[in-house]
Amino acid sequence: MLQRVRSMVITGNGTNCEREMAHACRLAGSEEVDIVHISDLLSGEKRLDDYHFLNLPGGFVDGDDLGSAKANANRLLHVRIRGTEERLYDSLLRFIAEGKLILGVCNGFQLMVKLGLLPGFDGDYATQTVTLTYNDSGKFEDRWVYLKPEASSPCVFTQGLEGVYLPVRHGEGKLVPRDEGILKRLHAQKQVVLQYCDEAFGEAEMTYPRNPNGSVDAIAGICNETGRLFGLMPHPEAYLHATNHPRWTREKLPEEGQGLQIFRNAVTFLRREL
Ligand SMILES: NC(=O)CC[C@H](N)C(=O)O
Repeated sequence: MLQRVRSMVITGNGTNCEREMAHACRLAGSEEVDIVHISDLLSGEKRLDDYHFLNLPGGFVDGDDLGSAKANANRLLHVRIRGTEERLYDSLLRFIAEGKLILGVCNGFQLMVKLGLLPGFDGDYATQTVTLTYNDSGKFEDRWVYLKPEASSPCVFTQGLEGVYLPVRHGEGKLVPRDEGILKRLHAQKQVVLQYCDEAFGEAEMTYPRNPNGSVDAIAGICNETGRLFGLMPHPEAYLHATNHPRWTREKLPEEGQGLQIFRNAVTFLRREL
């Protein structure tokens, strides 16, 4: 039983959702929450090993140059932590091996996919098998969408979650698996955690505008096989309170926003399992 759940939110080089994500971790009950600049990780000033819950927020890291999160993936893969032979990627692998949790939102999801952390079949976190690329609409999509969770998914973060309404804000959110086999496996292993859907949270919606980016099979979020790594394009940290909702003055809404449950599930799980 973990007494103090320590969460890290990585920022820097164009990340812009770190404060909301840190706030979500605090509201979810994490006792220690630090926003850490990636340069402080690369200098060895801060260590991933000292934390249990890693949050990779949204934003425009490196100005989306070379494709969203691509340059940052290379930074994690190739830059050595000062004074050591280790790369940030190596400390990530250790973090995963210890059963800790990683949540990537939007730009953070793009990073996880481009590193190969997701979907991470057979515990292979080094091979990229899906990508997130330019929206079919050819433009940045900034609006709220309906999402349907897969009830039987092993995803730690979405346990007990029913239909959710969250905002997307991205130019490169179209999920494309490398081939048909990868897509089949994602579905078979229930790693497709969230799909864009209709307002009644009934059926997954393949077509625009409900599928805002043209994602294959309307996929909005995926997890790894253990369910401890999760990435999604919509922003759960942007709906923590009723007043975040676009129609809060007109609709009667619960005080708590639907995004908070995702963070609470993570903190509760860590407290129980680590
Ligand atoms: N909100 C975000 O994290 C956006 C991610 C990325 N910059 C994109 O446009 O796709």
